[in-house]
Amino acid sequence: MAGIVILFDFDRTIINDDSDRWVVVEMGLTHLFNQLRPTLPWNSLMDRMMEELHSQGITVEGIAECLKRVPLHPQIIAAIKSAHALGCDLRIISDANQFFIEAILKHHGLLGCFSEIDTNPTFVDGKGRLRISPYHDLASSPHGCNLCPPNMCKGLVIERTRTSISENGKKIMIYLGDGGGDFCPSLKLEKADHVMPRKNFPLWERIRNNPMLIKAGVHEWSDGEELERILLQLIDSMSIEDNFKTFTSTVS
Ligand SMILES: Cc1ncc(C[n+]2csc(CCOP(=O)(O)O)c2C)c(N)n1
Ligand SMILES: [Mg+2]
Repeated sequence: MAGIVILFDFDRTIINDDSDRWVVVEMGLTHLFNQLRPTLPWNSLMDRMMEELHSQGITVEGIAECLKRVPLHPQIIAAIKSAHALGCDLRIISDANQFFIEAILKHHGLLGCFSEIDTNPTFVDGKGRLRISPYHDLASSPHGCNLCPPNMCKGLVIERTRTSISENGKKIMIYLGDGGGDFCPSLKLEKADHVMPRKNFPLWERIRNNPMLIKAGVHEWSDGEELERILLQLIDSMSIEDNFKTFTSTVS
């Protein structure tokens, strides 16, 4: 299905955990994290946590090993592989970070299924320390959206994605997410698009309280089984519609 673009949030959508939290807890940094939380913006705080791990002699490979232990629901793996095999364009828009996301996806053989990952960028410096920066430069280009955290407006990412993908014809978007940061991009979806909010999570609550603001079709899901079933049904119904259009345009 060349015309379908599927945009996944990462934490509590693709994985059932929060990747930042996972590393902080597993690496025994909870106390330091809580102590510094009121003093630093989120990305700086995570960058500081990586400095702490580096000073303890923990390498980036050690951090990757920790991330490999994050469980991934088998039906979510299946859903991603099926959607990719059906020719959909899969992307991630996440307020986690590039290194954590790539380490987890690589471990499960899923990284190649995604054409793009928009998230907070990372690099390994000359000393072998993992550095994490905000997606939007807070000082030089504030995004000005009051729905989103300062480091990332996912709505802006959706708008950019829409512009770049529409060059080769009309595309339909399916957006899957759970968090408050997924509300702004949901507002940017159009009538032909679909949003899949995770039931009883903040995005679902916000949509339920403001249904008139959402133009896209809304389809809730709770767990990996439901995500797979609903997503594949949506893709299936769109390909039937697409075949019908091709059929009617050929016979008319
Ligand atoms: C004020 C403030 N509080 C917390 C955060 C961090 N944060 C928010 S949601 C989330 C999960 C990200 O993954 P996903 O988008 O994949 O669900 C994270 C790490 C922030 N940037 N600003
Ligand atoms: Mg999330």
